[in-house]
Amino acid sequence: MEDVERFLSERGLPTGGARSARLEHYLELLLQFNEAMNLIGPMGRQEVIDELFIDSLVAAEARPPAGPILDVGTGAGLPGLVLKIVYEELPITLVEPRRKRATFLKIVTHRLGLSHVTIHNERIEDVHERDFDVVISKAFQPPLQWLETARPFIASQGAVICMARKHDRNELEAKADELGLTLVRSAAGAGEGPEQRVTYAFEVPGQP
Ligand SMILES: C[S@@+](CC[C@H](N)C(=O)[O-])C[C@H]1O[C@@H](n2cnc3c(N)ncnc32)[C@H](O)[C@@H]1O
Repeated sequence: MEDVERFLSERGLPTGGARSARLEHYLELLLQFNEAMNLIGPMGRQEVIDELFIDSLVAAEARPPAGPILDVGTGAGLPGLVLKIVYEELPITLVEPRRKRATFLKIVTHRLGLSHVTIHNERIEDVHERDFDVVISKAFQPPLQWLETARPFIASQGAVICMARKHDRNELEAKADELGLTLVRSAAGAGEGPEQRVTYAFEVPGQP
C-alpha cells in the first residue's frame, strides 16, 4: 500500500493507523471473491491499487469528507469502502441493489471490523435518509443525471461529488446552477487531454 500512503501524505489526507492493513485486507477479499462474484472484472493487484483505490481517493482530495458519506451504486464498495477505511471515524451508507454485491459488502465490513457502516440492499429510489456531508458514486449514472439524483441527499453544507471527465466541466456547471449548486473544487485523476478523469465537488453557494 506504499502508493496509497504516498498519495495520501502528499495531499495532507489521513494516513497511518490501521489504514494500510485494512486496505490490504480489502484488496485480498476483492481478488478472492472476484472470480465467483464478478465484482470488478479481470484485474490484478496493482490495477486495483491504481485504478480503484487511488481513483477513489481523488474524491477526498476534491472535497475531504467531514460527516456522513453516501455512496450510491457502490458495487463491491467503490469508492465508499476505500473512503471509509481512510476516514474510519465517519459513518457511511452504501447503496447496492444486487444481492451478491451487498453480501460481499457485509463480509468486508465484518472482516475488517468497520463500524458505522449501513448497507442498503435496494435502489437509491427507495432510500429515504437525507443530510449527508458527501454524496458520491462511481460509474453509476451519466454525470448530469448523477447531479440530479444526488442533490436531494446532501445536507445544507454538504457536497455532491461527481467523477467525470475534463470535457464535462461546462455542462456540469450549467446543470449545477439549475440545481442551486456551485463547483467548489476539482481534482485531476488519470488520463490526459479532454478525456482526463476529473472529480468535481459541488456545494450550495454561500455556506460558511
Ligand atoms: C457499473 S457498477 C459500478 C460499481 C462501483 N461503483 C464501481 O465503480 O466499481 C454500477 C452499480 O450500480 C448499481 N445500481 C444500478 N441501479 C441502481 C439504483 N437504482 N440504485 C443504486 N444502485 C444501482 C448496480 O447494481 C451496480 O453495482
